[in-house]
Amino acid sequence: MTDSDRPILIAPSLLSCDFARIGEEVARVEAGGADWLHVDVMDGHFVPNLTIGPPIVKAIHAAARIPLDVHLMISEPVRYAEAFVDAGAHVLTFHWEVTGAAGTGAAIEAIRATGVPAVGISVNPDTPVEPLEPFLDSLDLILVMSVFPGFGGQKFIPEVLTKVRRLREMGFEGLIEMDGGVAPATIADCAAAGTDAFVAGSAIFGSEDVAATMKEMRRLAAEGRQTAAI
Ligand SMILES: O=C(CO)[C@H](O)[C@H](O)COP(=O)(O)O
Repeated sequence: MTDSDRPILIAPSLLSCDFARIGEEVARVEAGGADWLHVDVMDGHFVPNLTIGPPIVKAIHAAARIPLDVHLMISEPVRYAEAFVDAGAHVLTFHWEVTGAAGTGAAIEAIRATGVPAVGISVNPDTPVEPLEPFLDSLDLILVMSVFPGFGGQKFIPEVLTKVRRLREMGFEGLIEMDGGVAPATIADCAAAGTDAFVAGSAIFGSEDVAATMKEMRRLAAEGRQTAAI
């Protein structure tokens, strides 16, 4: 895939939405041009925060028209994968820090066996990407965390951009997603490094006009990618 063929996918993180009005929030970002809805699942064990489980994902899916990008920040991703796929996950991403070199192949296989359209793996900001090399051909997506997972509204860690470039050098052809502190001020650098999917919670839901913010982020991502190609 050449740079110009690569998608720019804007994925608002529902972690920052008004949970009391989640259906309206979904409709608001869909109408504003979102490509995916990013859903953060936290278990209070892998990360020090608790969020939502399959019943809420099912409710979001019923309200949504665009794909659900479900990020499992949980210690037992394989155990719960099928429940999240049945609830409507389109992309299901688990953490390398949970499975490691010994368990990642089996986890990918088990999650793929649920029939989910896309399987992803995520790496924390301080986790290198080189150990992912044996698994690159069996992954649809790699989510590079640009904050330590657990909470929205944190500051983007620019050092992770080298890992996006490294994954492309290693020949990864799938989607690369960035999550954490992605905003108009940081998205161009993410795109220039080789990112395709951009998760943003506070930057989108905290803005006055979600449609205008997503449009501007898409423009800045395209500009960043073009600048990098020159
Ligand atoms: O995975 C997450 C936190 O673990 C969130 O998706 C992420 O932090 C998005 O929030 P923000 O854009 O406000 O940083």
